[in-house]
Amino acid sequence: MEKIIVRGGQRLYGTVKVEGAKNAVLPVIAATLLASDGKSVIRDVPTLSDVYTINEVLRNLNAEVSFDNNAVVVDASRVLKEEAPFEYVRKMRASVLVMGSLLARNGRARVALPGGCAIGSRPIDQHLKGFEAMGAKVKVGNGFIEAEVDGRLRGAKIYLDFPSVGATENIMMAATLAKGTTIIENVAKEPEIVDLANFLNKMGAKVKGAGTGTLRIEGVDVLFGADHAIIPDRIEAGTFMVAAAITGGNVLVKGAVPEHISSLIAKMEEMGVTIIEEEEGVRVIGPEQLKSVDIKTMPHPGFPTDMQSQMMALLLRAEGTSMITETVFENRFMHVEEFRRMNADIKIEGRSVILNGPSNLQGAEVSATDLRAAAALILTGLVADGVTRVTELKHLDRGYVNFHEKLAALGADIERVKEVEETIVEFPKYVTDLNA
Ligand SMILES: CC(=O)N[C@H]1[C@@H](OP(=O)(O)OP(=O)(O)OC[C@H]2O[C@@H](n3ccc(=O)[nH]c3=O)[C@H](O)[C@@H]2O)O[C@H](CO)[C@@H](O)[C@@H]1O
Ligand SMILES: C=C(OP(=O)(O)O)C(=O)O
Repeated sequence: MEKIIVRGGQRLYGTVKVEGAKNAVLPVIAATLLASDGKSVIRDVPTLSDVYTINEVLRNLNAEVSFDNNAVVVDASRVLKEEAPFEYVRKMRASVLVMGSLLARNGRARVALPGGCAIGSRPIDQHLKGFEAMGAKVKVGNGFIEAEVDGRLRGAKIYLDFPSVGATENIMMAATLAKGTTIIENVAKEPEIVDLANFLNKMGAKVKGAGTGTLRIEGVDVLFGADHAIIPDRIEAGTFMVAAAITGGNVLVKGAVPEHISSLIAKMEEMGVTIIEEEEGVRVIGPEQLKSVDIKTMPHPGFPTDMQSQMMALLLRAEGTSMITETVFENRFMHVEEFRRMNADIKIEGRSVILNGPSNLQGAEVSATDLRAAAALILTGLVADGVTRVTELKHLDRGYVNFHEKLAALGADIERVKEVEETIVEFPKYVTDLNA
């Protein structure tokens, strides 16, 4: 089993560079399927397990995909297959993002139902509602969702009940090749939505309004491969900002875009952290004593749910009582029990968590319950007394490239090891007698 071992107590200093954003690259790679002519070149792609998974999904659909030197090249000009099997969707829910492109290109898509996961039930009803409004017939059965349209999808007016990131992306991709104009209201405004729209427009699509609450997409007849560099990962940036703040260090997070993380910057400043916008990124200087604050996760530009567990780690070290309310996912507090194993004074009350700080954190063996929890537990290990061992690193590898190496370069005492399982063999009594 692989573990990350952290010995707490080191302040972090130096510069760390953020990778391209996982949550931008996955929909962009799914969108390359829309190009029936020419290759797409996607640059600044992080070497994450999720990227390898989406590449496999595309290969399985008959696209030609290569991934070298942080560039993914996709040729989707061949006739595509239409099924994304469960083995991929189980590994990574974002596999459902190929549905909009396939439906638009092929008039048919069959994608395994994603099921729930550690952070909530995560239905995709809003994605399907959009496809149906554009004329698709959607059927769910035998663990699959099948969507089919007679001829071409048609432009439609769609209102999302919640500004879902995935639904906005999937419907936007489908609408690019529809006949007529699609208007989607109450859409997500995340920077990753803007990045996807920019890529689609480079492919020849006509998408307007990305970053606002309403998208207007004029359908075109054909899309072409395009060249695109992915935006920096605001969640990876935020995670290193917390690493600097929690250790009372001084770190330049190179590539962090302040406008993408304004809610995080505001909350960290309220906690007494010094944040300086520099030409190359954002510098974070941790104070001697952090102050408590309340946080509520919300769709962008509200506080991102993907930074909730890392901020929980930071608030464990703050003086006073803090409250974190999770409004985006109904079950994103699995890490609380793991923090308790590290002696955190923390309790769940409905959709909120109450923290009394500063907790006297102690190293322990803890298990990553999801991707951001993995990072948060490692951050906590940086300031805990003694040794913290974090397991279930498959979650971490979905979203962070060389996380422990980047922290070590900033001065953390951290290593990643492969430990051989210790098996306790009980010998029968006569064997012990023979050895006596
Ligand atoms: C690959 C990717 O980009 N993942 C991000 C994306 O996930 P994802 O796109 O899955 O997140 P959504 O914005 O769709 O989900 C937000 C909430 O809406 C609900 N919902 C969503 C769709 C739907 O059809 N019906 C429905 O009820 C979900 O269960 C959840 O409670 O946005 C989340 C919210 O910022 C982030 O935490 C994820 O990191
Ligand atoms: C929840 C996340 O990702 P996904 O939607 O891919 O599970 C995340 O990036 O924190």
